[in-house]
Amino acid sequence: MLFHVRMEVRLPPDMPAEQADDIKAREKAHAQDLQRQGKWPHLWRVAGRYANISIIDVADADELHALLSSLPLFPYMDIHVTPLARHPSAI
Ligand SMILES: O=C(O)C[C@H]1C=CC(=O)O1
Repeated sequence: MLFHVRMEVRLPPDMPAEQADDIKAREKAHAQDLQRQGKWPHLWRVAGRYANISIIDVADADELHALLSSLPLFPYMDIHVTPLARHPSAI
């Protein structure tokens, strides 16, 4: 099942740079692992924002929640999810 997910990152302005760099490095490694597994087939930066638009390919909403909440940046992201169904005109 495909989900359209928008994630906006809001790190606390007073978070020490070393801690922020560590979270971002762990996030990158985890996101790339999920991409290699085929669970995160699209990851796009929203131009001009610390945000992304993603397509996540998982079995259901429970797996989506588990995936999103496993991200190191999860506590610092506003996340909006749109479940996708097949369009009847799509070829
Ligand atoms: O940078 C972001 O948009 C947040 C997050 C999503 C993937 C990743 O590596 O970081």
